[in-house]
Amino acid sequence: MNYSSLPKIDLHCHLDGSVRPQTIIDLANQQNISIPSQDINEIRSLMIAPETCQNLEEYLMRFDLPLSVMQTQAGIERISFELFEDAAKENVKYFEVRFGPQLHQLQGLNFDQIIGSVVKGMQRAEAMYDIKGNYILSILRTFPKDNIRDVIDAGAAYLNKGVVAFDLAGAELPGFCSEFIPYVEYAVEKGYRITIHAGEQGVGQNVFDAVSMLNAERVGHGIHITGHQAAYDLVKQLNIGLETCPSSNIQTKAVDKLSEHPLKAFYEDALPITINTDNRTVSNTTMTDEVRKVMEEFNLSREDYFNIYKISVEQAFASDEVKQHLMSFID
Ligand SMILES: O=c1[nH]cnc2c1ncn2[C@@H]1O[C@H](CO)[C@@H](O)[C@H]1O
Ligand SMILES: [Zn+2]
Repeated sequence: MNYSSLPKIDLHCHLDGSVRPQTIIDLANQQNISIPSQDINEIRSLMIAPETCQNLEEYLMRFDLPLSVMQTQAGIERISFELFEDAAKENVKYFEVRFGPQLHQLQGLNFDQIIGSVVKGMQRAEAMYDIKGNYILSILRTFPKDNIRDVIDAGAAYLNKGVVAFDLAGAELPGFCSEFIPYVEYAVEKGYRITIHAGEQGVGQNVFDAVSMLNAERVGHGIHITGHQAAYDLVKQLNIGLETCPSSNIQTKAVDKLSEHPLKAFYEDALPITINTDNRTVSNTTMTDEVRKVMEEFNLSREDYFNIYKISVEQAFASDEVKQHLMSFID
């Protein structure tokens, strides 16, 4: 099968985990930022999280280097453009990219400048390539909460003009959801769709909470519903989209190896699973790689692939018009 030519949809990808290594070098030199090496291979290897990470926290340490060059509007715009360009070139037809606006303020940018820059880069790529996209704003769970409403307010100006949803990301502690109820309610009032990272590192109860307390329509990863019947049943009953990211899940030790990933069992039980990259550079992957790995490991047919593609269309935070366009790629 030619995996590269298959039409693809990626609903879970972090901008700062998906920066081209050469762009880190270029931007660091332009911005007089000192980086550990000028050698692209060395920079690449510093950015890729090893398969031997102990946990999610160790994986998340890989984001410091890319974030150091993502503090100017030009840098952010370029990185956004390049990510959509890379995805378009491997036939990703629809791409939802997420990032944490709070992480891009180290040189004084405000949230409007930050969000405006990612949207501008995306729109430049949409004009050049056959790809459509939207941004998701991720709030870091471990950060102070005093500016969350400011992020939501700034993003609201771009709602359905490049921004569609709100997410919680970063380290996952048991019981994190209750603290975020008022912020998620505020985002929903403004018109954001909701997806929440849950059941990745943490317990299945976090998925139950994300759906029941935060009204998550989709869940990032969600793997640990396997050990939690009530969470599993709720996801099934409400058709909550599971954004699986197989390579990332192995690196963070959410699963030991791909054959142990529950996505095939979920699929067979008619849970709405999607296949995604999470972090193209940090997880050293592409959508083509993720699709190939999953189809080969689990012996999925072309029909299975397009079933999953259709689930991604249904679960996308895209307009009806875009969804119709995406359905036209199914053969
Ligand atoms: O798999 C993940 N689980 C939880 N948080 C993540 C994952 N990948 C990246 N980030 C976090 O999201 C931030 C914004 O993009 C990144 O800086 C990283 O801290
Ligand atoms: Zn993620």
